[in-house]
Amino acid sequence: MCREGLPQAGLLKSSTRAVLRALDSVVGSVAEFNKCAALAAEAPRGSKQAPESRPRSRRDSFTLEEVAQHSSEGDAWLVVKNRVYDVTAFWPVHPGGRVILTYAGRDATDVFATFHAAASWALLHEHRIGKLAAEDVAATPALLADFRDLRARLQAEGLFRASKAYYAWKAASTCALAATAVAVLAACGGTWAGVVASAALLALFWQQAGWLAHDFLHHQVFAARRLNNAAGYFLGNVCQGFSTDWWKSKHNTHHAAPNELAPGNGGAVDPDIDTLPLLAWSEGMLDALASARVRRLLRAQHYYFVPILMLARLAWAQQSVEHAWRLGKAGRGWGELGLIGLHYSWTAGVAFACLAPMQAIAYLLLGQVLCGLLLSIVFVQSHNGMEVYSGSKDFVTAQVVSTRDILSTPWTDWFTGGLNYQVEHHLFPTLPRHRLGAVAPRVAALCAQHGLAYEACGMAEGMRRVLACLASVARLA
Ligand code: HEM
Repeated sequence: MCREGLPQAGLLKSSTRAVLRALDSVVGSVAEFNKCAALAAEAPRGSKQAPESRPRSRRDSFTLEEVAQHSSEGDAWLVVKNRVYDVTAFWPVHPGGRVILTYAGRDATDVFATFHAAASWALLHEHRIGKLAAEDVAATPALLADFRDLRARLQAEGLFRASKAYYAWKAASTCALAATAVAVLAACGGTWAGVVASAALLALFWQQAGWLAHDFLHHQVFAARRLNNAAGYFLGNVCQGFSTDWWKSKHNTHHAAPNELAPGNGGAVDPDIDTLPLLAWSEGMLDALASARVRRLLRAQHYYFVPILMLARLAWAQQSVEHAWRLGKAGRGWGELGLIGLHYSWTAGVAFACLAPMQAIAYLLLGQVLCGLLLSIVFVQSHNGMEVYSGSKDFVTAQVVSTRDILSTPWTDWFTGGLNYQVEHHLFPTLPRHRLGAVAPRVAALCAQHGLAYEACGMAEGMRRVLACLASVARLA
């Protein structure tokens, strides 16, 4: 994890910087992201802050109960490593966005360690207002202490360093899928069998490119976060057609609060279960519903669930374009939209060059539908049907109770892009994909030691459990 700022060869460094500068000017949102990070980084140690951003309370120590009173946008405190921070003035310029508020009023030690580069730890002191009370420090749950110990051991063993050869192979084999899809289309002479085979290959390419973008955007691959982000923009926007900025804010919030509902019928904190009025994942979600018509609809949710998955990719594509458009309108640059435009240009270009217009449209739609299925079959098994909760749980418990592993085989490892090790991925999102299998027995042992149920099953069983959950909530509706 402590990989930022490692010495690099000067030539490589300056040419890399030139490429990134060029990319930054194209992608406005990357520049915005870096500007925020730089703003925070530039504040000298102990510098005077503007009055409105100066911590409003400076006392020696605070209890967790007191910290919990400061859990809103207008008054947000949190704890990291036994120190208390007031982030009320900081969160609007936080480079990671609003996700910081998911831990307002709580101990954010582990979620902070999960998301940040080593350099970001040095920025914390600007917001410090005191220490955590000694009785709360002494009461740190043994589960968290053992988890932190495990993280430190994985770091010491070098497991957070990625094999560049592995990722080069993944990138090459993923590109080969796209090349095969195009070759099949060009060779099929417009036969429907060829169109269907090529659309399936295209869908697989999008799916695998999606998993790769996911790895880069969790900073699993390079030490320099800007390089990971650059690869993410290429794989996410150009190859896959999704907005990276849209995906990051949604996905990082999901990681911070998997399967979490706001207390008191406040809706879903985790955007991945924000599926009402179409799907409800728990009785708690039903409680939030006033409409009898929606309840009637939900009684059939386990029947229309799979057909809905086919439309998933189209919905994400639409949300991405909308998000990128909003970024542009807000003055954050049109780069994201431009990169998505490149995606539609190359996909449409291939289809219309090889096929008659109606066939080309059918080909592109089929690719979208198949890819929606291929992506969502993996997503839904990772968390759906697992515990949906409201109110704060400690970081490790929240991740484990809401997450399911799919048993590893060469096929599931490849098909799911390593996300079959979902529990391990959620506990250590920056751990490279090819290390997850080695870490899984140690995570299972930690869970067993602390009486946490660690769920793992085959893909068919995973799907059965998702449908069983939907059916049981449908009965309650
Ligand atoms: C005072 C507390 C905090 C400070 C000073 C801070 C600072 C930063 C900085 C400088 C970055 C950009 C550099 C980097 O990626 O490390 C960042 C990114 C981020 N932060 Fe924070 N942060 C704080 C708290 C939090 C909390 C509590 C969460 C989650 C609940 C969070 C989630 C994130 C995320 C998701 C990113 C984006 C990482 C990415 O691009 O992959 N931060 N933060």
